[in-house]
Amino acid sequence: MSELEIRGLRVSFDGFTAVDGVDLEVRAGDLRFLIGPNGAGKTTLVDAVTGLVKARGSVRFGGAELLGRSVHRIARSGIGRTFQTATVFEELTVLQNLDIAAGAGRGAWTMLRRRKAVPPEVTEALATVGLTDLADSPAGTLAHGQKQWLEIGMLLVQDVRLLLLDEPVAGMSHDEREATGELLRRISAERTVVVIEHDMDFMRSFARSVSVLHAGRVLSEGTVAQVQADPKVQEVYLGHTATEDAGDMAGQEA
Ligand SMILES: Nc1ncnc2c1ncn2[C@@H]1O[C@H](COP(=O)(O)OP(=O)(O)OP(=O)(O)O)[C@@H](O)[C@H]1O
Repeated sequence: MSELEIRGLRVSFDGFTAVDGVDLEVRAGDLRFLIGPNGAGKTTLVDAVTGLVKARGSVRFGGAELLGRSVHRIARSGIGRTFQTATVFEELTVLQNLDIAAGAGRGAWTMLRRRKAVPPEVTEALATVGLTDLADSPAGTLAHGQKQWLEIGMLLVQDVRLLLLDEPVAGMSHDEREATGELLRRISAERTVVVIEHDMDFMRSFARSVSVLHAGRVLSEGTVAQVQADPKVQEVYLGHTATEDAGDMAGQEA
């Protein structure tokens, strides 16, 4: 059974339909990339899954219907997301950020009691995202890529089963992108990862499966090779010759 099962998803804003009847299934342990031109509906789709916008249709996670649930209830059911801009507490240390995330959903009293020792899930997350040596550094002093990794770590300590990441490598250096790809591979050994991405090289290197969205619908789906070979996908990307995506999707050097 698919871990995430989306059926007939529709989101409209004042009469404009941003997500127009999307069916999408993601099996547990997948590393799925959601790609598509600007305005295709990728972020709105993730907003609908996480309860940030109202939607019609059905979104099932582990068999349970999410539509109609509050943002907090959806988060508690094991779904976490990141946004294009990292949202960490800059003045707190890396460790404190993770500690707070680990305590999310627990009472203040539990939080205070837990402070004395570093919880094992925090130690583990620090190691997974490669920030152990920077545990006591203020998050504000981290490099751009490291902040994104911290944010991913904050989802890991909450033990989310599904991570939805919005352009995690935007603005990263080549080395940071590679490190992030390896991180997502490691994470998806135990969890399910869905990545919204515009970076086609990154997608080609790390996607296990790809869904291409266009004008609020799923245009194509499959392996990287399958979607790259799909004439519908090439048409959509080559129709945007002014963007780097077009040449990228056609397999040319950017
Ligand atoms: N709150 C909103 N109110 C009105 N229109 C919106 C709203 N949010 C998104 N849209 C519109 O819905 C469409 C889909 O937007 P969305 O951000 O989901 O696309 P996207 O595929 O994530 O694009 P990008 O790759 O540029 O982030 C766009 O035309 C956008 O202008």
